Amino acid sequence: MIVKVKNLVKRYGNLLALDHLDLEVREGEIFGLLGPNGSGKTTAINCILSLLQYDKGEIQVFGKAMTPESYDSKRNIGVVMQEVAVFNELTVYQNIDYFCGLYITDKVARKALVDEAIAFVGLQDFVKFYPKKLSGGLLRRLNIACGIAHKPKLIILDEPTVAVDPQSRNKILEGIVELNRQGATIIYTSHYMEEVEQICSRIMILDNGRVIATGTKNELKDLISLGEKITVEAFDLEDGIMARLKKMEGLVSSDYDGRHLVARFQKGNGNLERMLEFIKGENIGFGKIHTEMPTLNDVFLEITGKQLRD
Ligand SMILES: Nc1ncnc2c1ncn2[C@@H]1O[C@H](COP(=O)(O)OP(=O)(O)OP(=O)(O)O)[C@@H](O)[C@H]1O
Repeated sequence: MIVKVKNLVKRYGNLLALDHLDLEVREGEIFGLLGPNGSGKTTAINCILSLLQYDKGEIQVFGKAMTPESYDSKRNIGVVMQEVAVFNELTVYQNIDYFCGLYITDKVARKALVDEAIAFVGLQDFVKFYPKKLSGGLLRRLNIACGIAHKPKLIILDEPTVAVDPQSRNKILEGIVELNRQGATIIYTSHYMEEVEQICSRIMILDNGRVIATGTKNELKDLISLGEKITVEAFDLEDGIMARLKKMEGLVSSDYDGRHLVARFQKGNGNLERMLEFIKGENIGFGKIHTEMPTLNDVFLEITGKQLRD
């Protein structure tokens, strides 16, 4: 086990930020910590890194108790924090070289690693730029390069794509998958469920400092009773159709905006067949039809009664 957290309790005054959190990260996985703002993701990361004192619980990293003095373990951890933390007085190259130099003293080896990190985040054209001249997305990429250049075994990224343009976001997500392919274990926190679905092998959903559910995205979706959503493009449906649709077996809800008929079903077989039969029986002229499986937002909604999205 790369990280093991047992019964972690963290309070800020009267606020219970982590409520008996249990968490295990296995070697080689991209572990997603998903939760709305304020759910305790950053607090959990800071406790794991021993940056924050906690009230109760045990934390092990690489099989050893994690303390502020666990320098051997810390050497093998790369951290990319939510707030960009680079030196404005140093260029892109110098920043990455500085952070890498905290771990790698051999100059030749370090140069190779710094060059690799620059190529990895796609900052080759910006090596002589100062951070103030970089866009938000490029700055984030620099922040990531600084955290990973020394090739740590465990990489922790806390919301690395917040306020990032789509191009940089894709570059960052692809980069994380590649780092994992090269052997790093990743902990990735986000409140963007699509990102977590896209890259994480296992996901823990947090809310108010408590674990709501843990599993692969399919295991999480299996926890809820909701099945697929079927959208049918159909214009000017005649009155009465929606009322008859509501009687369909397995239907949870239905909507029509004059152009799209959206029907949500309970988990189970035969929903699409029944829908197609209904369309045929009602003689509905239709354009596109598509089905979507439940999202992690649906999982969050069904378990907590509220939306995961902001
Ligand atoms: N230093 C602090 N003092 C007091 N309360 C804090 C402190 N840091 C965090 N909190 C509170 O603890 C709770 C968890 O915050 P945390 O930052 O860990 O959540 P998060 O899931 O990382 O959210 P975000 O994505 O907004 O950072 C929140 O209610 C937050 O307001």
